[in-house]
Amino acid sequence: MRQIVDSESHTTSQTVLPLHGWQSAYELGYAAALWRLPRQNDKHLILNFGADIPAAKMVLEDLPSGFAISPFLNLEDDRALFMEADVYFRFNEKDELIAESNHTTAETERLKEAWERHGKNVTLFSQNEPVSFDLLQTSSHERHLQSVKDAIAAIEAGKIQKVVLSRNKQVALPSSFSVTGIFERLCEKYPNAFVSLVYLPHLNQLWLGATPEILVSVDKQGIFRTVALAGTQSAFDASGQPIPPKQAPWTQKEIEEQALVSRYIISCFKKIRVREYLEEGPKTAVAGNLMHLRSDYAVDTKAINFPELGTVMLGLLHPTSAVCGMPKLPALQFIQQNEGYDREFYSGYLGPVNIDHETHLFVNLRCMKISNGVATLYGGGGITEDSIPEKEWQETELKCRTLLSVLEES
Ligand SMILES: C=C(O[C@@H]1C=C(C(=O)O)C=C[C@H]1O)C(=O)O
Repeated sequence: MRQIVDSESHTTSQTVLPLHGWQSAYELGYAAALWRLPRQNDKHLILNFGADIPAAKMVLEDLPSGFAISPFLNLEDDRALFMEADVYFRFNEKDELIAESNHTTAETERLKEAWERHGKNVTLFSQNEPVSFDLLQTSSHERHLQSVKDAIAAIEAGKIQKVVLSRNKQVALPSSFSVTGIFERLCEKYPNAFVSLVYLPHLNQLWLGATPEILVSVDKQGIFRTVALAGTQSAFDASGQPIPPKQAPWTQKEIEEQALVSRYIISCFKKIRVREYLEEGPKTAVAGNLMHLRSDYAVDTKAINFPELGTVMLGLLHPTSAVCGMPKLPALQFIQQNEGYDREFYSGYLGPVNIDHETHLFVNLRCMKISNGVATLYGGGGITEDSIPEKEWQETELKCRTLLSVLEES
């Protein structure tokens, strides 16, 4: 197994900016992932020079350093696309290169040449004019309301307890649009989110997002973490003032909805007989323009001698009832019969694996797909028997706005 641990350290400032590196990889057609972890300043970039991105079994202990991205509907045999890190770069908050994997190949040489050319081209991601976006397509309001009503009927009939229904909308991107500029703005605007930009050349897709939801993380000390995140309301009151999180009013519906996600996580621990988990919450967590209820779970995998806990929990958790429903299979069936579109990587998971001995996988929410000059935005919400269809529609609008508002400000 090849693992990257800050292999070569730089102390001097370099002219190579992370976004230029990403742009160079994009132009050369290399798969790339750029990300920034929540509440951290460093940005990480990995590239893969292969012709295709293979689907790998997510056995975290056996994987080399890389970046995983899984669709909502897992690939066969619980696999995810896995971009092995052929090269890795890490940058500090001043965008100085502070670590780099140190093997040189023809591809890395080509990359660096392109990168240096970009270093002289500062206009690459400047964009000062406000941009407007033409709405190309949006899921029908009527259809969404009908699906929510059908979901409530299925819940009342006892077929499911909760189901998460989502929708998308597409906007045309102007030719001046700069994806790397948006990445920067997402980092500034959403410090608590996992911000990522992933290029999948074989699918001709870019995925850009700022998600608040950890699915599975295991740090250097062997601490496993996951969260139960659900229940949504605007982080601003009617006059546009931020609501203090401690005063956020939650209804029975949201409390119950989040409790279902918590119970599901605890049932997974029980299934594998892990009793030594710490639970904190639920507390109100701000995620950009929204607030959610969140409970945090942590397990010391070293103390309980369970190094593969991350792998086992990943297999059990995805897709959680925060993005799918309860019970899982009937909820999934309901989604497939009613949503009327393919979620692809939205509500799947993504993140770095075994980079500097840490793995951080997040649920792919508050994200968009960019393909052929069109951005597709996604938003979903948990339906319970107390749902009000029009409110559920508004919730999906608010979730799409997390990214749309940043596009519009650009
Ligand atoms: C499905 C989404 O979000 C999930 C659903 C939530 C809810 O139902 O309230 C809240 C947070 C996320 O777990 C989304 O952002 O699209």
